[in-house]
Amino acid sequence: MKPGYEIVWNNCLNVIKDNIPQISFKTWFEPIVPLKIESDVLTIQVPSAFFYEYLEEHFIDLLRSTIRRELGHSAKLEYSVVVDNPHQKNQQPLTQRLPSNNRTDLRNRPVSMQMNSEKPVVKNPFVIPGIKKLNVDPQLNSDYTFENHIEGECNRLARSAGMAVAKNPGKTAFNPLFLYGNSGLGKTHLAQAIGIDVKKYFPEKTVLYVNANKFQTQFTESVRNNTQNDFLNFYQMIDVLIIDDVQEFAGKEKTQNTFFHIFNHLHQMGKQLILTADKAPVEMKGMEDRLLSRFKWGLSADVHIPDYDTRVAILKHKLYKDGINSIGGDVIEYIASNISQNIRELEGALISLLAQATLNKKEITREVAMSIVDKLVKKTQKELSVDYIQQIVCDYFGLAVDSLQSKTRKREIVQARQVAMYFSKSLTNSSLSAIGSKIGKKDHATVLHACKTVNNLIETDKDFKNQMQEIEAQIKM
Ligand SMILES: Nc1ncnc2c1ncn2[C@@H]1O[C@H](COP(=O)(O)OP(=O)(O)OP(=O)(O)O)[C@@H](O)[C@H]1O
Repeated sequence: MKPGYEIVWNNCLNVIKDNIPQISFKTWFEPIVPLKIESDVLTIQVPSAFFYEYLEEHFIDLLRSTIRRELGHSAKLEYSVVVDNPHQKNQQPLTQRLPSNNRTDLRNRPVSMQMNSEKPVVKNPFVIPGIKKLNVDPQLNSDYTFENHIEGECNRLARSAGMAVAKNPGKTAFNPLFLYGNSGLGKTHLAQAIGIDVKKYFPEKTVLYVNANKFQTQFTESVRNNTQNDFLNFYQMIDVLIIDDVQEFAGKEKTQNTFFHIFNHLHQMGKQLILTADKAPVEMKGMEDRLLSRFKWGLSADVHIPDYDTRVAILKHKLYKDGINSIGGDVIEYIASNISQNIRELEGALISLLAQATLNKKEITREVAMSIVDKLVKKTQKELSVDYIQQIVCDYFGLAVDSLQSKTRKREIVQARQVAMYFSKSLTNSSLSAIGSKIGKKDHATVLHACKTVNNLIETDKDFKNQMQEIEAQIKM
């Protein structure tokens, strides 16, 4: 008696596993389900038409030899391709069988086997009519070009790698290109500039920018609507995929798993991936190791805070672009020297200034700039968190942050706790009870007492006052 199809397929897998990289095996062979053997025809189920094409293109020789080894020289292979039936929600996916005259005859296989009839429909989760490849809207902001992106020491590597990628997507060593850095420093702008240039140089390429949150929502919806195949198929046909803020995937295992497959697929097909995050891969938390290791395959380039000259150049460029020439150099210098941490805030200050000046019909002088920028800078300070203050205070006194939570009455810890409470009250909007509950689980009266004690000490002890000034400067830095 001949062995059953499951045993045959398992034997094939054992051989295949030894002959291809583990990643390829997991990606391309683990999802296959053997269905039957009839008259020496082994039927295997694959998750998508693309999958089938990929197997045919890359693994047919290996498949041929292993299946022939198991079933003899008259062995044939047939695929059953899973397609979703869009009209029947919540039902098992249908399978589209290859017509019998297209069976892969392993003795005399045609050079390229086609699924001759229509391919399974690939739905576009962005709901763009006409799901053909060319119709995918890249979701790019036309302002985010390289021309509108000012080069500085802070972004030189990321920018030049981005330009290289745009000229040769998927063909450089920078795949994925992983751009990271703090908020408002231009990661999205840069990632989109690459997409815009790819479309300029290669209009036929499918480019897609998507924020990690949107990707996650689409994925969840596809699970709910039983259209995961469409979701996967859609993303697997993109030539340049830009995912912004990938740190948002942290802790979302299923989304990570799906993204992992999309990543592998695109990477193996020589497609370009561009990812942005607020941290370097080594510092990311809540992400699967296998995904993090892939993030490190290409180039990780950070963008950091721009220096003064770059900030001035950015402001001048914005004004030039908007056709405004009524702002003097002293005003630009004032903004650039006072807002240094975030380019979005730099732009925000400029916009507020222009708006106020127009509304109040005021000339934009250095004094007007000062009043607006000072408000913005103060607002930023108020957004400091209690946790951050505790960290700075503990660093200053050489204590572990945990020590503030302990019940100990040791003098240096009690004092550090009081200092942290004092600065939390004066530099954040948190209430006394919110501060107390965060710092050592104390009540509002304890916080009030701490503030009074610190105030008294500042007035009576010069050394203590100096220390407080140093700590405050560090918090505000
Ligand atoms: N080098 C630059 N030249 C000109 N404008 C810039 C530059 N870098 C950033 N910007 C502008 O600053 C603003 C914020 O940039 P962007 O949204 O790309 O930051 P981000 O790092 O992606 O922030 P987040 O992590 O918060 O999403 C945008 O309007 C962008 O055009």
